[in-house]
Amino acid sequence: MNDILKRILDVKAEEVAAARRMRSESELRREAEARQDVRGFAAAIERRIEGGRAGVIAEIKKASPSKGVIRENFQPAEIAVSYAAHGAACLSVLTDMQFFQGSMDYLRQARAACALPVLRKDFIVDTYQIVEARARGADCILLIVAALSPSQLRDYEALAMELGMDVLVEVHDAAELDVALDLRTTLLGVNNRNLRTFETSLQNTIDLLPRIPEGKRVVTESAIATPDDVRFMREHDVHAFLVGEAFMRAPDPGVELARLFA
Ligand SMILES: O=C(O)c1ccccc1NCC(=O)[C@H](O)[C@H](O)COP(=O)(O)O
Repeated sequence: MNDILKRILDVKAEEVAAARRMRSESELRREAEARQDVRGFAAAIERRIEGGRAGVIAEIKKASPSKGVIRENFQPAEIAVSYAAHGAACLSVLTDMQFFQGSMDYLRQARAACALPVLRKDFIVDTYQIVEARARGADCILLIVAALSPSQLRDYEALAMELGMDVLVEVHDAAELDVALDLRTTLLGVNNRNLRTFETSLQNTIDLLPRIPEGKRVVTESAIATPDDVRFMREHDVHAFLVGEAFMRAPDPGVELARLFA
């Protein structure tokens, strides 16, 4: 496992242990189960695509390990409103604090400001984070194949679905894809960023396409920056996108979304 991912996962394990000391998982689970407000994440993407548009998961992130601080003036609620007004299907909110300067409160603020379904974008290593995601309002979680064993992936997917959430499973290469294809979720993210080197290549999504069966919704993730990038993907029949940095660097992120996906 590469260094940055390993460092992130080590910190996650410590964070979960600390959170458990503050609040038990069973208490959090009661809170998660009491919520009756799940917004359909995968369904929102499908509706856009059925309407002939791209299904855009618009990300809210202040910083990242590869780029440092991306957006100084960071107002999650304002950004969410702008994304919703300019055609996003869903939101992705970074909740990792140490490496992305995110927070669960940013997720709460963004979701409260609009009607879009929200992905908790974090590094899930424990059931606690899944229960916490729903208790705090998330509609979808991310499961990264490089970070979890096949049995963890299956168990965590089952728990998320039991709580009513959708699951975006993320892969970077063919070996990870084989593991991901054993899951039930239709949402299959292909990360164009190599987390070992931080290099990005849109060709990564294209190269994996022949191995992906019908019935999976491919979400191309990372390094989508121009209308040409969007056109390139759509020409290859990839219609779902997860975009962060390109929007976050723009004065108005939603306006940039509309420009890229016009
Ligand atoms: O972005 C990073 O530096 C990074 C480093 C280590 C693990 C994950 C990382 N990024 C998370 C993401 O997947 C992106 O935020 C997401 O795909 C959007 O990418 P972009 O449009 O390039 O901001």
